[in-house]
Amino acid sequence: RRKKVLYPPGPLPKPLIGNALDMPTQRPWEKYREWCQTYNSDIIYLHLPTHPVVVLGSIEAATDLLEKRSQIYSSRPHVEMVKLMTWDFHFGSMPYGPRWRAHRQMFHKHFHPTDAHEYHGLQLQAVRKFLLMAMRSPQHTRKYIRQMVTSIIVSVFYGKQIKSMDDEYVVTAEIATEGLSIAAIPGGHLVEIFSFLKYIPSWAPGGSARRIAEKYIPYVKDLRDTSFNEVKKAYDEGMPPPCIVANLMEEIRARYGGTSDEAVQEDMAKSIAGSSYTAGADTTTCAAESFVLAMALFPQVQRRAQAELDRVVGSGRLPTWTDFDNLPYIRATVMETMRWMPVSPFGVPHALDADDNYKGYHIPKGAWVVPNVWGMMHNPADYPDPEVFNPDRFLGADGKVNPYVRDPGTAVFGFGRRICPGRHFGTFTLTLFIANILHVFDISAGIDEHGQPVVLDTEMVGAMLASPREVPCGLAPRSDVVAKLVKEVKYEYNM
Ligand code: HEM
Repeated sequence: RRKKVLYPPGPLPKPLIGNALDMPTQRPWEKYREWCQTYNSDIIYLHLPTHPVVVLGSIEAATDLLEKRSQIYSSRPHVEMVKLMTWDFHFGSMPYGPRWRAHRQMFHKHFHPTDAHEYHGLQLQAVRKFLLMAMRSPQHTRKYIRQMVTSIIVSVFYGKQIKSMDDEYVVTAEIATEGLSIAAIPGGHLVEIFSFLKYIPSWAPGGSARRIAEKYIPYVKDLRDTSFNEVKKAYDEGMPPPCIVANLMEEIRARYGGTSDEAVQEDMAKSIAGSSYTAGADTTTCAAESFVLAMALFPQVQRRAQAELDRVVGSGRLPTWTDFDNLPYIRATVMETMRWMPVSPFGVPHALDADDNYKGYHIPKGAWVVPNVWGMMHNPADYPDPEVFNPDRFLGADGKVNPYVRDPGTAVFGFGRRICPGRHFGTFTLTLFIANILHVFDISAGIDEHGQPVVLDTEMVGAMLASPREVPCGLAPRSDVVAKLVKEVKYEYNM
């Protein structure tokens, strides 16, 4: 007799369509938490016509599966539209296996935390430039945050200086990224169910998948190729700007020059650099935006952080990374930012490579595994009053960061072999930004570019990446002395 398979609990599936209609489209992370409560389980199962989905509702479940069993939980769902759009070069979307591993190793080698100090100067310059622009036109704070983060990523990878968000590279990258988010809408395209639709030409009825893809393909290609080829050319002429792509070229020429592997390695280098914009710029931007929102909503936190900065840095200079060790409240504020509004509220789905069994439940091969990071970060057992932005929760009685309180970094950057390889870099950018903006400005809701008062709430918009609906823009210099410091900064990198 066949044993009955027991799946994890979850809403009752309907014939044929399973749980397709149960899938939440608004704030899915709240629904995921509700299901965990309703079924009293930290693992929830949903039947979809294309694939099962498993939602993990606790850090323990995520650690047990995505970390301890990472040999089978480290793949990515196959999304046909991502492939059709040629976005499958992005190693964040590659299935687990040798191709992904080779990309990840190359990325890691050139982006290792111990090498990251090479780029601290660029990060600092971009943050300082932000201060100056925000002082001149605070109503554009949101745009300037994005510009600051983007210019860091682009200068670190390609040695390129971007002057505004109208820069050609940025426009291309934004359109290509828009394509990726459209491609990745779960259940958004029939081609995911009827894969033969990918063969229907864009001009024919039923060819909408190709039509959408073809609109974005030139931008995706441009994002991956153009800047890379510019650095390669400069490298061959002996004048490359200092950047990751130049370092990659150096290594490839030294190790593989003239061999049959050279082209393969170059192609890989192109892909990892091309992955950096979507993976690094949007994420860090969202985190910086939610920090600014938190400051306007919790002014008492602002005052505490500023008191620490006044004591440690003083009004004679601007903060830099050498101050970090002496700024525990600022570091706790960075942690609280990541927890309060996690940038990827339900992580980036992993895919399961083999049938598995957990707590007596069967989890079939091919399931998409979704960690409800927001639910974990808003669990009152770990973080009492989770809706309150309170950096003190991370500090001990001695005022130092308390190692016994769970560091949000253990969840918000993902899990296991897929954990974010840019997490140290992203945290560093964020810490520099937070220390500098609080040293110079008092932050309040402000008046927008149309002269209207900004109305704030804690609504998060987006899905895989979420950011605040409104970002405050009331940035007022705290004193003439700090305002003068900002104006006097010398921009050695000519950004
Ligand atoms: C606040 C900033 C950031 C956050 C919150 C963040 C978050 C994440 C998350 C949740 C994942 C998925 C992990 C998983 O699948 O379990 C990820 C993957 C990734 N991140 Fe980040 N990230 C940030 C900054 C960066 C930066 C600055 C870079 C580099 C430029 C970067 C590069 C990547 C890459 C390449 C992947 C794909 C890794 C893979 O699939 O193997 N991230 N990130």
